[in-house]
Amino acid sequence: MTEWTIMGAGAVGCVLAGLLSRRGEPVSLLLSERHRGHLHPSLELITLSGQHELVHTRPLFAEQAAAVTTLLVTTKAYQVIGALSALRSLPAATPIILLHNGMGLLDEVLAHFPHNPVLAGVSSHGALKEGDWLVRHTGKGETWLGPANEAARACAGLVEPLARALGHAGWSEDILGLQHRKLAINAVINPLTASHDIRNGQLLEPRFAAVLEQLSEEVHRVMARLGQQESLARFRRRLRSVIELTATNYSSMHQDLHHGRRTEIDQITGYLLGRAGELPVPVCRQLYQDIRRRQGR
Ligand SMILES: NC(=O)C1=CN([C@@H]2O[C@H](COP(=O)(O)OP(=O)(O)OC[C@H]3O[C@@H](n4cnc5c(N)ncnc54)[C@H](OP(=O)(O)O)[C@@H]3O)[C@@H](O)[C@H]2O)C=CC1
Ligand SMILES: CC(C)(CO)C(=O)C(=O)O
Repeated sequence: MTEWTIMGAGAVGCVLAGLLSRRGEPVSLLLSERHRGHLHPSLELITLSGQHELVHTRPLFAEQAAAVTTLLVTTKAYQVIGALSALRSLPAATPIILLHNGMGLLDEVLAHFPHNPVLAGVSSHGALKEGDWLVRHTGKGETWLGPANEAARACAGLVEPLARALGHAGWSEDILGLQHRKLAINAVINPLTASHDIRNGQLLEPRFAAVLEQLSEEVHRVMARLGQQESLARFRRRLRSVIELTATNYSSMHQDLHHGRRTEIDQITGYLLGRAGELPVPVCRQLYQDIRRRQGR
């Protein structure tokens, strides 16, 4: 049985730690520098049914990377490279699973760890940090993993314990396609809700109909250029369904902007802009500039 080391003890990381741990999977948390010298308490998970459960995990720091057998990376996208670079003694056989939103980091990760199995993932679970070591699982979702290099093809078996713990996990040979599908949704909902200071569901109000139509068309165009075959009509139906299902939520970008934090705009809209080529994407560009100007450092 492998120990899951979760690097990124925030909302998603702690919820995953809780879900894995309550299924008997060994879990350690690879902590950021600010935790050094502090007592490591148990974390408290509030489950979907509202139960409070104490979760015991082993704390680790970067210099203990030699002990890591399976690494789940759940930092924000812009923290991934810095966090991984500190793991100088990570064994070459240790699979690295990247679960952040947004894209564009993979080449750098693969160059840093040319021998490790590197897996990319997408997850639609919802997680909220309610306090120090207190996290709430806010929504059950799907989790897909897939190979980002050849070595990762031998790691498909990791989805089994994940599926038992999370309720669903699957292996996809087209993980890049799944990441693109998720990124397309995030590239519409996140910057628009953050820029206009609204909940996801408010995007369906008539005042946003025109911008939603134009932005979804721009995003769809870039996705088609990247090989996505979904029609514009289907993409809009999928988008609408995510907006309806998450109507009362504030998007992650809204929350980051609201709290003066840095956002993942570079890895979401920035990724699209970098791949748009000559395609016209004026609304994407305008939102990108707006969020970049207003976000924290
Ligand atoms: N929240 C959600 O519902 C979902 C989020 N996601 C995606 O998952 C990713 C994580 O999101 P979320 O959990 O909300 O983010 P959080 O900011 O809550 O968590 C990120 C964690 O990473 C830690 N971290 C940063 N740098 C390092 C480092 N060098 N070493 C170790 N730990 C480090 C941070 O530590 P510190 O506290 O010290 O800063 C923080 O605890 C994002 O890409 C997000 O978009 C995906 C699906 C759902
Ligand atoms: C799907 C969506 C937009 C839900 O809020 C999300 O993934 C996010 O907020 O980052």
